[in-house]
Amino acid sequence: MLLAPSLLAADFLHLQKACDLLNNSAADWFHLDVMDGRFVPNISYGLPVISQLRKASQKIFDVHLMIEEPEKFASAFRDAGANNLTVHLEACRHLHRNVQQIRDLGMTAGVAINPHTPVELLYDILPDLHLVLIMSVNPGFGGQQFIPHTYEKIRVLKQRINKKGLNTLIEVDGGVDLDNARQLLDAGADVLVAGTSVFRAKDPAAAIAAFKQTGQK
Ligand SMILES: O=C(CO)[C@@H](O)[C@H](O)COP(=O)(O)O
Repeated sequence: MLLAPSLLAADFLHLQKACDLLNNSAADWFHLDVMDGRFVPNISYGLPVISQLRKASQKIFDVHLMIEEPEKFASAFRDAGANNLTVHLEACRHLHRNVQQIRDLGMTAGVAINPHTPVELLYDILPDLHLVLIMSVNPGFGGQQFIPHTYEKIRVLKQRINKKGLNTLIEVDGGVDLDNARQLLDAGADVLVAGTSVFRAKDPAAAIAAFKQTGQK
């Protein structure tokens, strides 16, 4: 199991501290949420913040674009330090072209789907993807409640991935915590994104360790 803490829940006044926490922990990836105020009703942070964070960590930067027309910014996010770039199916008119662009730029590609989007819409593009990000809340905000229908979506997608002999990762994002982590992994999740449950925990380092321990059981 891979753990990707979401910096959206970190203290933005002390991002260096958040980087140190993740660098000195068993967290696998940095999950970086970019919002444009159009695709989602919120604006987070963008390129300048990510390129500064890049100087503070060697870990994988898993950038989740919640933006319209992501093709306009793919190369800029690569230059800012993204290793994996995930775009939303709902934001892409030419999803295959967008995924190819990301791969041609030397990054791995992910596609995210909102809670109302069926996983079946991804079947044709699965072989091109490093990961599928299943949103378990409606995108735009941290701290929301996990949507239980997600378990079934993970199970169905995992079955398809296995049937086709692919190694596409399933990432789950939104309301993930230590209470649902085991069930998500049992359903077939490979990567857990956790914002509030890590950065707003009393002891974030202990929360990361507990997630990783859950992954080993
Ligand atoms: O993409 C998003 C929200 O749109 C997520 O990455 C959240 O940042 C996860 O936060 P928590 O639900 O874990 O607080």
